[in-house]
Amino acid sequence: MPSTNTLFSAYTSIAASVMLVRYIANEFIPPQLQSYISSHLGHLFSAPFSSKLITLIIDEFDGLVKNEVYEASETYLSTRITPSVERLRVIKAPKEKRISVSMEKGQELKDVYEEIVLTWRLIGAESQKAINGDDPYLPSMKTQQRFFELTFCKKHKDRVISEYLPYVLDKAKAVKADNKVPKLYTLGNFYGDMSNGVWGSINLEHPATFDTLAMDPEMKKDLIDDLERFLRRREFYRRVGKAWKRGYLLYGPPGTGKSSLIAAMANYLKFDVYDLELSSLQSDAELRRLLVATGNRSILVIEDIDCSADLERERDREPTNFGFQTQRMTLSGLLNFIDGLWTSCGDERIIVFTTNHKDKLDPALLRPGRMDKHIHMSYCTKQGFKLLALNYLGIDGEKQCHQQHMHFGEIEELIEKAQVTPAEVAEELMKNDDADECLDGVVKFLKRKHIEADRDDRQRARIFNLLNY
Ligand SMILES: Nc1ncnc2c1ncn2[C@@H]1O[C@H](COP(=O)(O)OP(=O)(O)OP(=O)(O)O)[C@@H](O)[C@H]1O
Ligand SMILES: [Mg+2]
Repeated sequence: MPSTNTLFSAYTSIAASVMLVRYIANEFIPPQLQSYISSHLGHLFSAPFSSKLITLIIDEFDGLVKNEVYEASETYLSTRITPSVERLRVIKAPKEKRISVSMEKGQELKDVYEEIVLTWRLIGAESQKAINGDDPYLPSMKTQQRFFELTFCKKHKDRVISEYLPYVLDKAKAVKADNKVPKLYTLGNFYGDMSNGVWGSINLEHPATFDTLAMDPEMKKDLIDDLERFLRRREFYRRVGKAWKRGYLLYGPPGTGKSSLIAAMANYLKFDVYDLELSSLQSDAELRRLLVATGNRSILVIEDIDCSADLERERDREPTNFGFQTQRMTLSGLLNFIDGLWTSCGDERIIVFTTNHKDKLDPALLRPGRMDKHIHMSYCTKQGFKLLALNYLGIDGEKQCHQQHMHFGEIEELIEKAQVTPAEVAEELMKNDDADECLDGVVKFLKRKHIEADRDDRQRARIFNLLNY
């Protein structure tokens, strides 16, 4: 039987050796390798490494609510898949554009953030849960619990929580925004029932983009810069205490691209569009309810605002059953919402009003500060025509054959004076498969318009003369 002394000295020498191994391991093995060894041989060597490592658990659900960090991690990691991952999940939701690839349970992935090495592991556990309370005699069902384990060196704990995880959230948001198909919300359910006063949505499949839109190039660039600045300025709006919203008034004759511009903005920003038909609203209360139900990163569109305003005045005159009006939609109500409730609830909101007659609008809508930008969509210009010819016929304005060159010359001479809309020109450009025939059609159309314009001018002059003499 060994003496107590012998046992004690054996223990101290083993303890000293363990400490030496721990010291060497901690000092000389890089954290990445430590994490690897720890994950594979953890049960043998857990003490030296795990004392330096920490694991965060990111559950899929917090009670019944989805954990945003879990969702973001899943999205983020799908962009970080390396060849070392052996099993992947492949998913495509009906409304998404792309196939998404994500980690399968039990798989592990390494990520490096600045100098911090992180190991992600997706764990799936099945648990047996009583359907009704904890009574073991009641029937139970299997539920899947999924969570991520995020392991890294303990000394980075604060940075991982305050920098890395917010970085993962931001990256995931960007990936989602990129994948997103904007939606078009209108009142009713798209099956003709417009009376139920709720938003119904379909995918916004309007093909308009800034590239296909004929408008003054400087104005276009200015608008894109304005939108970009708006997106970047979350902190700025917070700092100055302003609601993070932007308002645009688009005005111009029918067919000059106001609705197309809204679609181009939505496609560019990947924002949903809420198309609000004021004439179908019954009261301020309904307007309030609908505005509150709109989502963030969205564009609220109120088309033909001049007609809506007229309609309200009509309604103002209508007597009600009781001789006074209790539930009325007023323009002032609308304006108050824009300045008040709508702006204070939610983030990244854009509102767009359109009108064919800016001059008919209530001055309250035009006063400085109400709408941030007024954008004039004009008749088709020479440059606008070149863009349409490129889009519709594939003809580059700078490189045409002789005949096309002649047509272009004629068209450019006629187009601005003829006051035709891009919609009219687009229609001519779609009439024939043959590009030259189309251009010929545009020339004839512009000449016709000129003759009409001259006739109108002469008529106006005659009336003017009659009135003066
Ligand atoms: N500036 C433009 N650039 C390219 N295409 C245009 C432009 N304007 C109009 N179009 C074409 O004409 C069609 C009708 O245009 P759009 O509905 O955008 O005009 P609008 O200004 O909204 O008219 P309205 O005042 O009648 O609502 C578009 O689908 C598009 O094909
Ligand atoms: Mg329109």
